[in-house]
Amino acid sequence: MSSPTVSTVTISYAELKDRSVDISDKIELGFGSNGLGIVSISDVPGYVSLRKNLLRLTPRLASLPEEVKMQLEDANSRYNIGWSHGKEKLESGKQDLLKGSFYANPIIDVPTTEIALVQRYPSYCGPNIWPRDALPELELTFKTLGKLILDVGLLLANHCDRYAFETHGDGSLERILVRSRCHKGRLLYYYPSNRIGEDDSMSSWCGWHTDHGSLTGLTCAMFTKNGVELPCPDSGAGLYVKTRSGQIVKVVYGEDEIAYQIGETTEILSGGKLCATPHCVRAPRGEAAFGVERSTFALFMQPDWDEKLFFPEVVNVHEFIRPNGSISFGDYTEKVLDKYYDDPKT
Ligand SMILES: O=C(O)CCC(=O)C(=O)O
Ligand SMILES: [Fe+2]
Repeated sequence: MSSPTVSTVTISYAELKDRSVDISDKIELGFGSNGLGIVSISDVPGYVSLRKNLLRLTPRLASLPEEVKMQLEDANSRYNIGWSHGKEKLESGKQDLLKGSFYANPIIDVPTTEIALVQRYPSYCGPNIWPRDALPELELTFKTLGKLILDVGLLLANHCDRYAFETHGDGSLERILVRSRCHKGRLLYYYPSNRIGEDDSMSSWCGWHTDHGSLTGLTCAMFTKNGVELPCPDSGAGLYVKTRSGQIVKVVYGEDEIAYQIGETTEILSGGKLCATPHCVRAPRGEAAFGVERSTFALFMQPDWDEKLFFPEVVNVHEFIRPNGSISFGDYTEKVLDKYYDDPKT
């Protein structure tokens, strides 16, 4: 049975940036109990060309010689800085082999110089690794788009606060995100899935999961073949989400829009009022899909490693992590990474 295709609730940038306008009805429609858990923002100045500039670099990055990509790897951060391919196991132990990623903090190159912190929270505290010789344009393009998606996401966080966090005082999502040093950009490259009929599942490109940060900003993906842009040959390919009522739907939004979905720490901080959005990515199928690649960019907006998370009574995400009192976001992340990667830290 095929899943329905649904468009995101769209909020214009002009509406979003005016703090005096109450857009709680749209937040409710998109993020509330009957929503998809994803909304998109249209008409963000400068966004369209920045998206194209960055996504066009992705196939080039993925096709760099293996030894160059190896120099961009950081095993110490469990491949959460620099290049990562085939390391992550999102869905019940299944490795995502068709997905290559490049991770960096677009705001701060060196979050700290304290060695103890780098050892404790290597995925956030280690320095960025840029391909300054092999692909020098990447750094500025990645940082500029990451910063723009963060700025727009902070405006959205302010409206989420009005809707769900009013009583939390200094625990407001916007303020937590403003003071964080942990935001992480991820440039994603999906390798062509040329094994016709082999993996027909919905999560053939990226396994089902929820993001563990607060809000994830997402560009609309770009499809290419041998690096040349083309329309996606299979309307069933792309991002799927599971709604709070348990329905699985394919989600679409415009190339000129930035989508934002809810991560686990927003669910925790909002006491369950805003739920993390389970999602996966399906590869195109059929002969026309041969050689088709997908590139996209995600910005994980997340609390600082030091930020304390207090779990509410009821929470759907990672029951095994529930602390007795509170847990720092940095420790929470390490526990999540223990689940998704081999070689847990001891
Ligand atoms: O490729 C996408 O559209 C989503 C990627 C994703 O879910 C992630 O990186 O966490
Ligand atoms: Fe995700």
